[in-house]
Amino acid sequence: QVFQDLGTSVLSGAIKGYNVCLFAYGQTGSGKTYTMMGTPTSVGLTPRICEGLFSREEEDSEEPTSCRIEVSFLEIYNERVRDLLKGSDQKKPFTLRVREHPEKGPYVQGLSQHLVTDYKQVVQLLEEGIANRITAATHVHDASSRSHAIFTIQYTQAILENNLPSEIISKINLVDLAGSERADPNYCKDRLTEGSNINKSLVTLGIVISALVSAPSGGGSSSSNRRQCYIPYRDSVLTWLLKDSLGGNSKTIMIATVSPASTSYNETVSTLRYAAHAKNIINKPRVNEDANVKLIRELREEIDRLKGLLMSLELVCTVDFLSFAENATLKDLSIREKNFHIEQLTKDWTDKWKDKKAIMEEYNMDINRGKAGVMIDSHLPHLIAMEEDILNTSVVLYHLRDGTTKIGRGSVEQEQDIVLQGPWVEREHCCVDNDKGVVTLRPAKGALCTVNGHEITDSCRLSQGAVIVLGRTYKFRFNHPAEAAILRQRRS
Ligand SMILES: Nc1ncnc2c1ncn2[C@@H]1O[C@H](COP(=O)(O)OP(=O)(O)OP(=O)(O)O)[C@@H](O)[C@H]1O
Repeated sequence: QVFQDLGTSVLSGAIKGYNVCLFAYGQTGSGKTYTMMGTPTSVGLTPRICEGLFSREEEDSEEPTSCRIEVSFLEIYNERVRDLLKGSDQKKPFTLRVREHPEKGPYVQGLSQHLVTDYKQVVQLLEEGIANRITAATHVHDASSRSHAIFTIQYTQAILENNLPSEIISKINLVDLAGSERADPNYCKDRLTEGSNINKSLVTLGIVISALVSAPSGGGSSSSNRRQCYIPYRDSVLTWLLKDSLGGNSKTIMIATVSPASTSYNETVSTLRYAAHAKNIINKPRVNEDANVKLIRELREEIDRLKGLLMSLELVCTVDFLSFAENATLKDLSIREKNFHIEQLTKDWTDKWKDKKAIMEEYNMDINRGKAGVMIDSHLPHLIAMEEDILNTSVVLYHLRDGTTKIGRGSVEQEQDIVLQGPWVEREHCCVDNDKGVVTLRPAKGALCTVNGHEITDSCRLSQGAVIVLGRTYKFRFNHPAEAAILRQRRS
């Protein structure tokens, strides 16, 4: 029911392109983690929201949109930020720094982002992150979350609007705060430091909320308002990271969790007061559409407006023909200029898009598979340079297209497709012919070429996995994806 009441509006906000934030606030043991994360039998808001994003993607697969979902998971413990998805091999787990980008706002430097393609992957990451969270027994709750946890989903939609490719990016922050209990002197020292740090974040959150409520126009985000009323976001890591969610470009929902026990009366009243106060903040969310596409749309609207104006002038023209002609020419010029501007922008934009698409079609790219790896799959035969120079840090892949690929030092008269330098390389060292998938290496006379350790002087057909050395220093591995696929099938 909580998902129906609140989760669905998180989804619809994100799909429209707004930033959304949902956070749970309340005393220890009142059900914040239960609400946000849930249990295997009673699934919480976070996994349900992720599921909603994926099921929406499947439903809309007919439309010309495509989505990318990236997630990150961090906790703030004792005012330090820790990546919950970076495995246990971190040497310095608490060293992530919060920084502020002039346009995008505060962010955590070095926080791992994980590209997810289905719901199962999200659940795995969530479980991994939850297991890494710091919990401890308090007097009321024996698995109490000692930290504030922020699960962030970056939801990017690529859409085609009036034949114009554009991207809409929305950020969903799902926050499970630590318990709002007071630091109890009966706790041991660590718990006390923790308690005061948890409270520091929550107290600052309270101060920020109060400041936003009393800010002119209910916490609007314009800079003049900010100048009149200082909001101490940077006094705690939590409020700094949630700056946009609290008083800016975000649709924000606060869930207050309270205990039904009469012994918790005071805490319950304080939570409800906190929530009632927070209710008065007025944010100014906006759709995060691409600035170029926005400009093009606005210019188009302006043209339509001017065209309308021109038509109405035409009606008046019988009354004052001369002034109409003058006006019309001016308007016409303005329209032409704007049309030109739009055409130029559209062209730049579409070209950029096409280039990207062409590259993506040629290379089948999958980033982040296996968390740290970058994989490039290509369906064309290619050479991969195996560098001997330990100072060379790039990975180079040369495609061998249909026809001839010339390799050598090159000269003014004879340019080479792959240029190699060095004393052992001839100006025209060798050629690689690709005749409808049959790939042959043709060494030039006197050029040093070896294939799988054998020096060759005549044409030699290359097979999948061949190791080629040109000159004495250039080593390549030959890959033939189509041949490899047949070999794999035979092997299985
Ligand atoms: N609405 C609910 N229905 C059933 N069980 C619940 C409900 N809310 C909370 N619980 C149970 O109460 C216990 C405490 O809940 P939870 O861990 O969510 O508290 P919390 O507010 O996150 O506490 P802390 O701030 O100490 O982390 C858990 O065992 C949880 O399963």
